[in-house]
Amino acid sequence: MGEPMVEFVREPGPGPKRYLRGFGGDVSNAAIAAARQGAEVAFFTALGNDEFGRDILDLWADEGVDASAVLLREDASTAIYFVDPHAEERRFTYFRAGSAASRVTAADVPEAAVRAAAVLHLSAISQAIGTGPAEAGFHAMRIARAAGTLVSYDTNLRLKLWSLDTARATTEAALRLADIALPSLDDARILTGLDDADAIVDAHLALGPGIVVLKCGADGAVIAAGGERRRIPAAPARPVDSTGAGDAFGGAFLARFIETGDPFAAGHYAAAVAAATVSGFGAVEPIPRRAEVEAMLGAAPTELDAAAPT
Ligand SMILES: O=C(O)C(=O)C[C@H](O)[C@H](O)CO
Repeated sequence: MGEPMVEFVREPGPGPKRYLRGFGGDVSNAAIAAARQGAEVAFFTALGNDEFGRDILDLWADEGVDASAVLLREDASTAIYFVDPHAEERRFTYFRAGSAASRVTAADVPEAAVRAAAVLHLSAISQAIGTGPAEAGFHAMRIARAAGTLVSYDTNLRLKLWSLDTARATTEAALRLADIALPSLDDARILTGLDDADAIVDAHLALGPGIVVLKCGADGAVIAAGGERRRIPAAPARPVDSTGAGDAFGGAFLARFIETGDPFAAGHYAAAVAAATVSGFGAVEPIPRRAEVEAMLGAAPTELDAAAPT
């Protein structure tokens, strides 16, 4: 659950700024990444009943993401954002204040769908967009826990959406309800004030999640689960745009983890998905499908499952 958006990503090159139109929104990126690996995925949010909202519904229909619980509002719009991956520091410009998704409340949460799911996935961005969505997130997480649905939480930090203090407080409270934490190293350094990857993993484990997947970009990932900790190398990439790579890692990780029960093999698989995602422009377009990932890894899924720790 969270906010999908229509994306405008700046094309490379000098002269007037030109943008490629695509799709984004961290949890929608993750949902599509999971669906492209063969998982059964449903999404909950509210969209404006406008052209962008209908385009997002069409995207999900094409990707096999079930949108039957999505609310359509006449009184609010679907959000959009612009991103410049060529700037020294990647910049997002959002047009999302007051969006349909930001008006979701706890009363809107599709409780039966949450109870029926194997995993509920949401993020700090899902909660940063408004107080209603923040409460809706906590409500959904509590319902999930009571029903035995695993809670997965990406601590994606966007300081354009809220203050660091609020982000810290909400993220920490959410991690106390999570089974799987999916922080990125850059965000976690800001949120925790810690520098070292192992110390960051320890800090997340201390809050309660039994599985911590620390996404370290070009340095791969550190995964802690069941008393074990392994470093997962990054897969080879030709990076041009990192937008959505961490989300794609998360979605692919969840899909493979649900399927195999092995968090470390799921991490190796997700690293390949993230490498392909950074090698193309836009958050969604370059996310690879399962056959492409298996070809990249040069291994049948069963061999992949037995991948040795590194
Ligand atoms: O920044 C956000 O809120 C988004 O969800 C837009 C992008 O798709 C996302 O940041 C990529 O991780």
